[in-house]
Amino acid sequence: MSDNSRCVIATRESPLALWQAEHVKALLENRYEGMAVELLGMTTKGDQILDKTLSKIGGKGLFVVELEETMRKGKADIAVHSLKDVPMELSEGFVLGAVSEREDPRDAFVSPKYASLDEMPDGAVVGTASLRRELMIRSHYPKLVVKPVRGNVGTRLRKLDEGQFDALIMASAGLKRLGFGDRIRAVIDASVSLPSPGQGALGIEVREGDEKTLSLVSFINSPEVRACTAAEREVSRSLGGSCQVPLAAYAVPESDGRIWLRAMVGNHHTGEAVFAEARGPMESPLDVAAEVLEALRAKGAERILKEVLGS
Ligand SMILES: NCc1[nH]cc(CCC(=O)O)c1CC(=O)O
Repeated sequence: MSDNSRCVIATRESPLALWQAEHVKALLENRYEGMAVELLGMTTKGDQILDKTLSKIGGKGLFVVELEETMRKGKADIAVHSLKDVPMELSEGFVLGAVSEREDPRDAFVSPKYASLDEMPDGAVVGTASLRRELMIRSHYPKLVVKPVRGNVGTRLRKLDEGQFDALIMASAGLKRLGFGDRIRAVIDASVSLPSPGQGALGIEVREGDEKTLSLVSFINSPEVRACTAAEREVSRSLGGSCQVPLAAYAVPESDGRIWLRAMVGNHHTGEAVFAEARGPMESPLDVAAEVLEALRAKGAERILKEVLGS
């Protein structure tokens, strides 16, 4: 749009996506008095596929392509995404105009029956659609049973309450945003369940070269979160990041201006996992990622990837 008085946000129509778009709408309206911000809701391919786990469908950008097309046509100015769902390489002609402050990036344990993973008896059933979480359970709690669960946050909770699972592992961020924070029985420490690249942050996608919109949204950007998630996403990008491989990457800012990046790649069939970590200046997140990648590769990351993708 050519003026500062209007901004159209393209968004998926899941409750979480709408919450996130409304959140950015409110940020914009508070910042720019009199600005009219509209949401343009749309259904993506990822939303239509409900019968399979996402890891089996694969495909990059299942949740973003339609939103990009709408921006390309000029029908919307920005798209708001969970950064976790944004492909490591954006489509040609798009950039991340801002990366927001992070909600709690850790995974959460949700169960009507048990207070934590440690309390679950052998054979109890945990629902998750994420290979990363599946691997975490297999390696730390080998006697639990992992079953796939699909659907948006509310649907998953309903399936849990119906008794299809004894517990779910979900992102704390999504639960808190939707007002289900009270369903969290335990937050799982990053040393047990290392989060996914970008988990808990929002990414604001903008057309490359749309300077007006880029400057409009720049106040939403958190330089610290941007640096941390850039390092996390680089690990995933370099390893061919897709939902078909259990992969974690999580960086935190430290008091000395450096970031601490930890990453993991593994095989959810065998339970094998390799970890690496590095610290480095916030100004050069890609160098920190490069150090972690080198260490992961030295520990066999490429072989593990091949084994997972070949099986
Ligand atoms: N993959 C789906 C998805 N994408 C973003 C979130 C939650 C919010 C976030 O991590 O920012 C979720 C749900 C979940 O993993 O439980």
